[in-house]
Amino acid sequence: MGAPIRLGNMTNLSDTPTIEEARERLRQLISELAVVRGKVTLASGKEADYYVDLRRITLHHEASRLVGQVMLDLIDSAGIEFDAAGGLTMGADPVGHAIMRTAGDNDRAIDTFVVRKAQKSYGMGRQVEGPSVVGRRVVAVEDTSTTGGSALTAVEALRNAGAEVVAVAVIVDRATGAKEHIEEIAGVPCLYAYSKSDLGLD
Ligand SMILES: O=P(O)(O)OC[C@H]1O[C@H](OP(=O)(O)OP(=O)(O)O)[C@H](O)[C@@H]1O
Ligand SMILES: O=C(O)c1cc(=O)[nH]c(=O)[nH]1
Repeated sequence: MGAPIRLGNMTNLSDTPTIEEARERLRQLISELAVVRGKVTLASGKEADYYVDLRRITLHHEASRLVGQVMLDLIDSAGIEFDAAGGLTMGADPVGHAIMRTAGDNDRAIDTFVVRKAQKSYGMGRQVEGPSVVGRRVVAVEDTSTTGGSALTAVEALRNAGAEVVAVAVIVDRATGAKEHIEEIAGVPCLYAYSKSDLGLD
């Protein structure tokens, strides 16, 4: 795997590409850096013949900025107004952070939060860490979803913490029924930026 190839005029990290350029560049980077073909066991215990290791994207110096731009546009384009975005640690953590950073660059006060896998048993005893989510409109984000179980754990924890969950948003949908399952159980839209076919995984 060589150094990522740069698109046309995107020569400086501080450049803000158009949303079309950002979407295409991020799609390329995911395909190039995150898609791993071969037998793998997933979080659900299921077997699959490919894995999308999105931590290689959300923690990447260039891709992280694109994640913020693409995910913020995804949520905005669906007409969803929100105050904070985050999800179940750790895949969701840099996604929420990227959205917060891009929003801030555009003078928008969007917070992030981290949903622990279990409530902390000491200190503040919280499962949702960060600025208070009580009474606030929040988006539960994920890097990817297979069964939707992780996203639903985040939704439940957020509701228990007093948040109004307005949507779930994931970077890559694996076309395994997660979107439908999340929408049925959580009762909110589940948006995704890239499908399996966008990444040539059909
Ligand atoms: O839709 P699901 O079946 O829940 O699977 C998707 C989840 O699996 C991965 O996280 P993982 O559980 O591997 O944990 P990590 O984020 O701590 O690495 C990924 O980041 C999602 O959170
Ligand atoms: O279902 C999972 O555990 C899973 C699938 C995938 O493609 N990527 C990932 O990080 N987790």
